[in-house]
Amino acid sequence: MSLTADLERNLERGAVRVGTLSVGAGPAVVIGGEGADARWISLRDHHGRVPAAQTVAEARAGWSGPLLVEPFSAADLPEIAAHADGIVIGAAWMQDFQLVRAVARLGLPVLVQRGPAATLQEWLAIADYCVAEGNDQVVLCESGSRTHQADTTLDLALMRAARRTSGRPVLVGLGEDPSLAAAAVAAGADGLLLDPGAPEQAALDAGEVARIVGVVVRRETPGSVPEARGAIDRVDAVLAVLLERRAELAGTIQRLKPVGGFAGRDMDRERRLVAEMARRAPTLGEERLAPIMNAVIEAGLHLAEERAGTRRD
Ligand SMILES: C=C(O[C@@H]1C=C(C(=O)O)C=C[C@H]1O)C(=O)O
Repeated sequence: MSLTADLERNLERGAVRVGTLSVGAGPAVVIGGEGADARWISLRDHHGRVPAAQTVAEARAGWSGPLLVEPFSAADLPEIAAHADGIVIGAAWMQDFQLVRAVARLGLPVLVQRGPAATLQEWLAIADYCVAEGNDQVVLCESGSRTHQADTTLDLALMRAARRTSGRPVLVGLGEDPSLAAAAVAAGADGLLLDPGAPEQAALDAGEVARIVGVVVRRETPGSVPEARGAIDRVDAVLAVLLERRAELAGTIQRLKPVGGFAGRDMDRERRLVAEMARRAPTLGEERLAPIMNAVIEAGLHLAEERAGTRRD
């Protein structure tokens, strides 16, 4: 079996469902606050001062989608089990094996953040503790190492190694800043974890980037019509971005050529670009690609002529 096929099998086995959200199969997901596919809250932020019941109930009342909660202590677990779809073992709690065991026994999916100094082996060992308690529903989250800088530094190579070694879905924690979303998904992340309080726009931006980059790097194997339509919609989103960019470039060429527009059409060049594209799209082949590209090229030429006309007026 080829390496890719082997990996894909592993990843299928490791896909984890958090409420209605599938993590590890299908598109890369965003977990955060407003604007994300799933939300999470941390009871640690309140250091146990605000009753867990109140905080969890408020979060549940405000959001009917998938909800994950990070406990402050084992005392919070019954409340979390009653209302949440998943549990977060925060980076600071990763070494608290008693808490990890108690969390795993609830049977809900567990998201294990890597502690800032934890090695790959120590991180993956937490997943093994969960399995030992009968819970295989584990998602890993790379949350960065403490470095010489004041902040943490994400280790995308370690994330990738964790995904390959464990066959489990792996997220990348981005805090409030979505600017590494593309890099994370390109490196193989199955999703992005944003801070619960991150601005809605950050979650929307991360989601858009995850969808676009994901189309190229994630092979989807949808098993139902809605899933397959979702996957096609994501491909179409990328096609739209590329068509828009192509139209701009084709317009630039029309302005630079001595004779632009339909009058300066170069059929040899068009045949060559179709032949070149067929190398990357062998299933479609030159014959099927030719009419597609003809339509694309003519749309670009029409647009360029329209714009040239506007400029002359
Ligand atoms: C862009 C050009 O002008 C026309 C449009 C083309 C295109 O959109 O790819 C290709 C060849 C020409 O018919 C060009 O000459 O390269």
